[in-house]
Amino acid sequence: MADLARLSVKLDRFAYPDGTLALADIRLTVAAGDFLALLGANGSGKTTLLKLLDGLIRDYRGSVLLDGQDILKLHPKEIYRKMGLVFQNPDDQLFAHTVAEDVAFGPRNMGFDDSEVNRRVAAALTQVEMDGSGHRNIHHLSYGQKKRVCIAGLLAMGHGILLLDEPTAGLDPVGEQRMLQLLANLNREHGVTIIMATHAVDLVPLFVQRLAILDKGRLTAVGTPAELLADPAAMAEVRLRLPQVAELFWQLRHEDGFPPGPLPLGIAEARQEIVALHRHKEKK
Ligand SMILES: Nc1ncnc2c1ncn2[C@@H]1O[C@H](COP(=O)(O)OP(=O)(O)OP(=O)(O)O)[C@@H](O)[C@H]1O
Repeated sequence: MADLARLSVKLDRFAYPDGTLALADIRLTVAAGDFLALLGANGSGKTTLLKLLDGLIRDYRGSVLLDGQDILKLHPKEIYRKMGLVFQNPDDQLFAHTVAEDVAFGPRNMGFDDSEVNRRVAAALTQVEMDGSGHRNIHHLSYGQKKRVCIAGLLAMGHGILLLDEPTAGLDPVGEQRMLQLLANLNREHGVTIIMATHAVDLVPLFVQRLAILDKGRLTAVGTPAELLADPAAMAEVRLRLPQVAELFWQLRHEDGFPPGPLPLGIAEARQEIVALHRHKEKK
């Protein structure tokens, strides 16, 4: 069978120049089409891991393979043709005057002619739901719009892999949901492989396929949301909490006599179970 791994990490250790050990013993494989969330408390190493995956950190012990090739041996241009990192703060990434100029920067640098650049800019802005905003001044955009322009800039280069550092940070509650829906659509409909660092523990299980949990620089678990978000004590050990709906059902099942079963991770599932129980009682 063909190896579909796009990224494969075998990292023994990485310490910053001041000696801070940021990552150790990381074994992680990301397949084509994955949507993976890196969850972990502050300082657990999420941003460092994203930088390492993107080739921005190079002096580590171990290897990162991109499509089977060691990224340390690839020219930065070869990395950036396939993969891009969206920083947490869009102001660290955007630099042009208008939206269209910013999104055009990547494809223009890749040598496409004007009509192809314009086509890519328009398509990328549509993908991030910013159609018709090309003429707008970057400085006049909201924080959420700026984040979407950053993503468009990478999509316009045709990246198959997006790395995102806390894409929902600084967004309002509706904006958080909209951002994750947008990423889920890019993943499902356009086949973009996504790895994102996040603290959005209530929303993440509704959108992502896999979670990787980091604690103090170590990868403690990789699995589906249903596999990992079932045990409050295990989550507390890595300084995380369950999604609130799951926490509520854990208490109902363990303390209030609700029937055993998997923990619902979202409102829709929880509602279904409560309605079913209610109907069952009414019938009796
Ligand atoms: N440039 C640096 N020099 C020294 N130590 C650093 C540097 N950048 C990060 N660190 C340390 O590396 C560890 C991992 O930090 P990192 O930013 O990767 O964590 P994180 O999980 O992304 O945190 P957060 O959720 O707060 O963004 C922390 O102990 C942090 O203090």
